[in-house]
Order: sequence, then structure tokens, then C-alpha cells
Amino acid sequence: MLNGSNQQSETKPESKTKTNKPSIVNVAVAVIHYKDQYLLGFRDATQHQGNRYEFVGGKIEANESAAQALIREVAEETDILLDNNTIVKLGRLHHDYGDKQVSLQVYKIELTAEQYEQHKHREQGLEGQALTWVIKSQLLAGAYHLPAANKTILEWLKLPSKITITYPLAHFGTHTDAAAWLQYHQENLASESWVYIRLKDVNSKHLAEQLMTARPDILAILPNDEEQPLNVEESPTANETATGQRIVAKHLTHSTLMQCFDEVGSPTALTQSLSKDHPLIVSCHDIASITAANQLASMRIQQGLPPVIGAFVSPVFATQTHPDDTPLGWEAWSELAELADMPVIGLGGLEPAMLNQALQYGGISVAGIRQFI
Ligand SMILES: Nc1nc2c([nH]c(=O)n2[C@H]2C[C@H](O)[C@@H](COP(=O)(O)OP(=O)(O)OP(=O)(O)O)O2)c(=O)[nH]1
Repeated sequence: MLNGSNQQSETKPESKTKTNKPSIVNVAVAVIHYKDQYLLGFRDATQHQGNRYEFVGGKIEANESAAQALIREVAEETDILLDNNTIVKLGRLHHDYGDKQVSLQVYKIELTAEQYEQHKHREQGLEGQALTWVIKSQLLAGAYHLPAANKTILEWLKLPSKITITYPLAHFGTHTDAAAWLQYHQENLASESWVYIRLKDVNSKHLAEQLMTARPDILAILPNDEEQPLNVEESPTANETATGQRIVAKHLTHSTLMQCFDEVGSPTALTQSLSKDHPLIVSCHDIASITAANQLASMRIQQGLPPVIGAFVSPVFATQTHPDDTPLGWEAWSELAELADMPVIGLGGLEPAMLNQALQYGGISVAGIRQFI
């Protein structure tokens, strides 16, 4: 979390490269919102990527951190002072526009009710640009024409603040009891929630589909392994197609993620086989896995594939499902979260009410099993 602060950035100012390739412009981007209202500016026709909507932001100057640039740009462009707001890192991404390369450092800031009341009627920024408050669902549905790099930001913004993970089958008896598992989740999952249907048992591959059919309101994160619970690629039925559209991401375990690159950092065959139809959510426990997640995220953006939209960083605290893992605690968790180029989800011994702590420590949402169902 940054609190109107002086976080040092490793970002270097814009510089010319020796090869005459366009230099990389480092930009701080502020996704400012109040509840479901999001603030967009409009880029002047004369600017790079002109005649498009944008999030407020601008170039990071020499000797300025990303956070300092963010606070300065927001004040210069909108007159909104972010002194006491929680500024949460969403992610970092690089985009090549051909005529210009940008590296965007993206932060999410929720205004207070008072700040929103003060600014919501302002239709013009301090630099003369149009300002508009838009509804999140329309923004995410693509109703506003934004620069191409923002496609990934919109995917990040889809992540909810709370993700539920299903119980292991074994939780329902010494002999795994699929019917009890199904009934419990069918009855208890919160409506319209994002649910990571974590079924490791090959024999239970139809269970995810049954749960999604029984609960047409939920959105599912499914494992990205060979033994897909759903096989919607081969002549899907109408029901399978409808169900398939409710898969919001495929999940990579820590160990799968670590097999994505070899010892010299080249992508392995596994990386090529990952879902090309769905965004990914990965699990990380340490610096090495976050480095792999960043590499995978950057590769997928370059290849135009659905991005890595989140990283479960765990365990924050001890859990009953992984009793032998050493918990990170919020401080160490926060250091890992800061390194990730995608939104970070807190996992391990958390409850939904800990969202505020996760935000303070640099995460965007919280996940879990027993406290979340
Ligand atoms: N502000 C902003 N810039 C974006 C977004 N998405 C995106 O690709 N960009 C690109 C467009 C530009 O190439 C670059 C931002 O540079 P800029 O020209 O606005 O920076 P600045 O405000 O310092 O502008 P200036 O002083 O040069 O006029 O980042 C976005 O959502 N917001």
C-alpha cells in the first residue's frame, strides 16, 4: 500500500536507446473510482493515442517515483488530492504501439464519498480535457474506446474483492463423498460469486460442471490441467457452451507455474499448452514463483493471449488445509505482493473482513475456503 507516500521506484526516466528504437515511456496510471463509478479522461486528438478515453495519469519524470508521479498527475489533471487515500498497485505492463513503447504502472484508488461529491460534476479537467464518470459494468464491457494497452487493465479490474475456494472432497467424509460436496456447495455459495472449483481428483471431473449447472449465477476458476472437468472444445452442447462462458480464469498451481520456464528462463512446452481462451490466475509462495508469474504475464501480453489477471500469494496465515506451510504474515506477504506485475489476492487463514488489511498491504482481494462459504 502507498499512502500518498514516497515509495522509491526503480523506474528510469525516458531515455533514448542506442539502436534508435523508440525509447520506453514510463507512465503512472490512476484507476480512480468511487464504488462502481470510474473516472475517465479523454485524450486530445493531438496527443499520442488521441481521441480515446484514458485513465488519469502521465509520464513519470526523472527522479520521481511512480507513486509521486501518480499523485502529481492526478492533482495536475483533476485537482483531486490523494494525500489520505489508499493507493493499491494493480499491475505493471509493457505495450509496444509501434511508434511508441510504454510501460504502465497502474494503481487503483478509491475516493472518499466527500471527494466524489466534490468532483463528480466536473466535466473538464485542469488541462482542459473532458472528464467523465462511467459505470464499471459498461467500462468492462468495452463501451469506451481506450488505448490498446488498457485491455489488460480492464481484465484486471474484473477481479472481485472476494474469491471463494471449494472444500476438498475429503472434507465430506473419510470416503470422498461427491454428492455431499455438491449439495453443500450448491446450497452455500454466495450468489454471483467467483468460485475456484479446486477438484484435484480425476474421478470428480464432472462435479465442477454439475455445480456450475446447479448454480448458474456463479463464475468459475478451474484448474488448468489436462484432466479438465469441462471439455467444451469438442462439440459442446448448448449447456456446456453456456457453462464454458462462465469460466473466468484457469488456475496454475505454484508447481505448474514453476515448470513454465526452464533453468535459463526459456518457456517450456507446458507454457505453450496453457489455455489460450481464458485468462490465468497463478499461485505464488515466494520470489521465484512471482518472477515466473511476471515472465508469463509479460509473454501472454506480447502474444495477445488472455492475460494473467491475478496471483494468489499465500499463505498469509496458517491454514487447516496446509498445516505444514510456514505462514508469511502480512509484512512478508506485502513484500512479495509489491513484486508482482498483476493484482494480488491474499490467501491462507483469511476471512472476508480482512480485505481492508489486504488493501493496506498491497493486495486487491482476499480468498479462502471456510470463512468464505
Ligand atoms: N494517461 C494515460 N496514458 C495511457 C493510458 N493507456 C496508455 O496506453 N497510455 C499511454 C498513452 C501515452 O503514450 C502515455 C501517456 O503519456 P502522456 O503523453 O499522457 O503523458 P503526459 O501526461 O506526461 O503528457 P504530456 O506532458 O507529454 O502531454 O501512456 C491511460 O489509461 N492513461
